[in-house]
Amino acid sequence: MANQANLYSFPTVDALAPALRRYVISCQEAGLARHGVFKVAVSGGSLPKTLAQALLAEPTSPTDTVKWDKWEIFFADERAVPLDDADSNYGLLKTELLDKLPVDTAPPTVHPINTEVLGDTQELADQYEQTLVRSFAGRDSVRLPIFDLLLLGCGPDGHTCSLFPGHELLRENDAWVAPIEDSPKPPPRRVTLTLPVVTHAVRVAFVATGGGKKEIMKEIFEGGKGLPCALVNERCGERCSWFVDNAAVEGVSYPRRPFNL
Ligand SMILES: O=C(O)[C@H](O)[C@@H](O)[C@H](O)[C@H](O)COP(=O)(O)O
Repeated sequence: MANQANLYSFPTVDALAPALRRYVISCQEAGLARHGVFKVAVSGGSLPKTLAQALLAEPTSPTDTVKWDKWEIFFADERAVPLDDADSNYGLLKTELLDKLPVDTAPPTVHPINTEVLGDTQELADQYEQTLVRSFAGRDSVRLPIFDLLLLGCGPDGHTCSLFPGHELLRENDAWVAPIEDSPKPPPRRVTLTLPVVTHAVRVAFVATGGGKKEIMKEIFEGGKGLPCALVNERCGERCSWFVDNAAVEGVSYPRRPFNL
């Protein structure tokens, strides 16, 4: 079990949410200690809803505080659509979470894609990469950006971000953000963080819930087979943590860790 991904399993999403909250807050505190801000990237899918359940809950102690004004939020992947489109990951995060912050909350800094260049996914990716370059102090000084935390989902085919099984994008070693025009999950035109950026983060957390995930979870944790989620596990080791409900890992033999943060 040394240097392997942590698998934390909970009976229900309601039981998972407080643990996810503790984990995110501990990553927040580590980020603040390191550089005074918390740089986090999030996926779309079901993640924003679970995240909202975790982060909008009432604090249970003085240290149980989400310091929203210190958060810099990026998108681990985004669809090439307007921000108010039903397919927008930004739009999803906004409706599920950002719009629900209490009115007196000092807001986080959020970095959406530049929708003026939606017609050109390469330009869209390049401009989003420049957003990272500005935030992470320049490409000349850092080989790869180091996010404090990536919060990711896992698709039923083992994809994460918009990195799909067998896709040539898995071999991208230079760009920080890459375009994709043929995403098997609609919509087809997207931008995504690349695998080196994902696996360079201080911490990576996956949230996967529901019985629909159990077949792919078996493949990821028992075989791997080069699936994007398995590649993240292999490259991140114990920096990677999975927050799942029991239904998602039914029949998966990989050992669960007790969650005791
Ligand atoms: O934009 C996207 O499509 C998402 O970022 C994608 O990577 C998502 O996280 C997974 O497909 C899991 O989705 P679910 O949580 O809905 O299964």
